[in-house]
Amino acid sequence: MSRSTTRLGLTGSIGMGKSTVAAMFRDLGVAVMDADAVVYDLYAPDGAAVAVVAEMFGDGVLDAATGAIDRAKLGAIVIGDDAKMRALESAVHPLVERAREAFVEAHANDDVVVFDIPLLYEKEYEASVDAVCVVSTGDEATQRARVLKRDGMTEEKFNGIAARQIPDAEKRAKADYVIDTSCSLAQTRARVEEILSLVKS
Ligand SMILES: CC(C)(COP(=O)(O)OP(=O)(O)OC[C@H]1O[C@@H](n2cnc3c(N)ncnc32)[C@H](O)[C@@H]1O)[C@@H](O)C(=O)NCCC(=O)NCCS
Ligand SMILES: Nc1ncnc2c1ncn2[C@@H]1O[C@H](COP(=O)(O)OP(=O)(O)OP(=O)(O)O)[C@@H](O)[C@H]1O
Repeated sequence: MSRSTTRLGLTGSIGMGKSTVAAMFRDLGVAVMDADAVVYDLYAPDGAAVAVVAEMFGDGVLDAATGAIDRAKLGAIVIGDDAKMRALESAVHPLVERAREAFVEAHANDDVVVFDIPLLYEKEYEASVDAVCVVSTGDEATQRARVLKRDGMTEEKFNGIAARQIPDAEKRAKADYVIDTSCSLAQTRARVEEILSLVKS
């Protein structure tokens, strides 16, 4: 990677509009690495994490038909059990790191690359990026309303996920750039363009 490539981290609590903003960056020609998508690939049939995760937690975490990791079964074991989650992370995070290095090399001549990392602050990834953008509606009511519109989402599920995330106000206070998503999509896009020109200058 050339020294001038800026690594921008993109994060935000559930339903704040992070995926929408990531799509805006892509639309503007910026390469975006999606940490969740990397993990999906690692867990796919023949994915690089399948063998090690099955060894750690047993073949019960596999989808019998495809041989992929069954996220619901794995989640049932690790979510809420800190020691098991840490064990899982110790297997998965080095593989994510490897994918990140490959991504960085593939975009060595770009001015800016974006790392979309939902748990950037929770997992202390600040040091791996040059600046952090936090996507936020600024209020919980808008966030809650947007999340509850999703299929399969319940008030209880939302509360459980929100309780495990660092509060939005804290993320905004730490951010280098806050991207407001309580406004129109056009205004949010204008802010994304502004941030890009700021980091390029
Ligand atoms: C536990 C897994 C299988 C659950 O997958 P599933 O598709 O069912 O749900 P999802 O990914 O949306 O996560 C559900 C909830 O768990 C939380 N969660 C996920 N990973 C972690 C983690 N490493 N530490 C704490 N909470 C986590 C999420 O914030 C979310 O609230 C999956 O999240 C996983 O493998 N996590 C470990 C890998 C990881 O750290 N991924 C983050 C990107 S590097
Ligand atoms: N100004 C705006 N900026 C971004 N999203 C907006 C805006 N106005 C309305 N929305 C809507 O809010 C929703 C945000 O959902 P999105 O999937 O982007 O959130 P997310 O933060 O990625 O959620 P998760 O982290 O759970 O995946 C979308 O339906 C989007 O169209």
